[in-house]
Amino acid sequence: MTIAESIKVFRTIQQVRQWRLQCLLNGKSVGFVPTMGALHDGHCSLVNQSLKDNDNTVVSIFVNPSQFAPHEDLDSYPRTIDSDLNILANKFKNYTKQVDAIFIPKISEMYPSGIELDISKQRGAFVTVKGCSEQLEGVTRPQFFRGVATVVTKLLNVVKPTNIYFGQKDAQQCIVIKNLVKDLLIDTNVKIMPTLRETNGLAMSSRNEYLSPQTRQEASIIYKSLQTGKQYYESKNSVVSSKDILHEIHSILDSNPTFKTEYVSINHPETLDEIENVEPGTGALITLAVVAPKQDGVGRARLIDNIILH
Ligand SMILES: Nc1ncnc2c1ncn2[C@@H]1O[C@H](COP(=O)(O)OP(=O)(O)OP(=O)(O)O)[C@@H](O)[C@H]1O
Ligand SMILES: CC(C)(CO)[C@@H](O)C(=O)[O-]
Ligand code: BAL
Repeated sequence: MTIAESIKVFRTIQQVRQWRLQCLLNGKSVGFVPTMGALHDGHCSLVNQSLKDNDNTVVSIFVNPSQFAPHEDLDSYPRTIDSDLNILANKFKNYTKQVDAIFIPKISEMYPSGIELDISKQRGAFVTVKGCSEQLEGVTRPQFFRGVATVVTKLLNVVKPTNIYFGQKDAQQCIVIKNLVKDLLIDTNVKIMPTLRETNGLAMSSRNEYLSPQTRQEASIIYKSLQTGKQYYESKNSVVSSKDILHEIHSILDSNPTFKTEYVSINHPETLDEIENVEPGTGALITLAVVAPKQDGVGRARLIDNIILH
């Protein structure tokens, strides 16, 4: 299927491999943006950067089952494939380069031996690297980074991109992928792009679609709380205790009972170890996860965000 004259839609690994080989034979670089679809401007900023950096760009859309625990939102995760294809075909129409290919594999294509979602029963080829399970999101979602590392390894084996693009919004995912590429000696460059935000500061996310307009507006407190923590740290211009920064953050975050904090954590920016004090020069990564009621009244939406201290 072809959605625009120049954009190819691939469903099979073989199609992607043939296209990739042709790029190689033509001496063209390839940029790759892996996504789970429900595309928004955050995704488009990654695509935009790939178009600038590379001769060719491929985007994948695949809701990867192995990164969802059985109680998570795999079934309800937004799937908006027609609008995604439209965005990729039209958004970059007047740019000097366009998206060349979109890869939309079926689950059986990515998991030819089948897939068991219950982590305790999983056997076979799953990838774990440093950062997958020891800290933060890895503790709250033990299945998550193992699933991410596995599917990204598979995608890298298929696409073999010159450059691969991820968003800082998923800060720990970025660190896991960097460790993966380094430790498994994968020949690609990992590029991390800044978090795009809605006008009220809320980090753009496919899961924002779960929220009512009012909750989405009130969710501005998430980033506001992180900014408050950062401002407090910067105002001291010296070593600051994490406890004091957390106090500032919670004073904002806990002010609206609609949002329940799962965690706020201050960690070393590379090792992700929890730190008691933040030192200028080393800095820190502050990450948080909150849950808020979904618009449909059934279940809760989980939102994450982060800010870097220098
Ligand atoms: N606001 C954003 N700014 C920049 N990059 C983003 C943003 N949101 C997502 N991305 C990046 O886009 C890529 C694909 O992410 P994904 O398809 O899971 O979207 P998402 O909005 O993060 O969804 P979710 O709601 O599941 O967190 C990831 O590298 C992710 O970090
Ligand atoms: C990297 C990724 C596409 C793997 O499924 C996903 O975790 C995401 O969209 O952030
Ligand atoms: N961007 C992260 C995808 C997930 O939460 O599953």
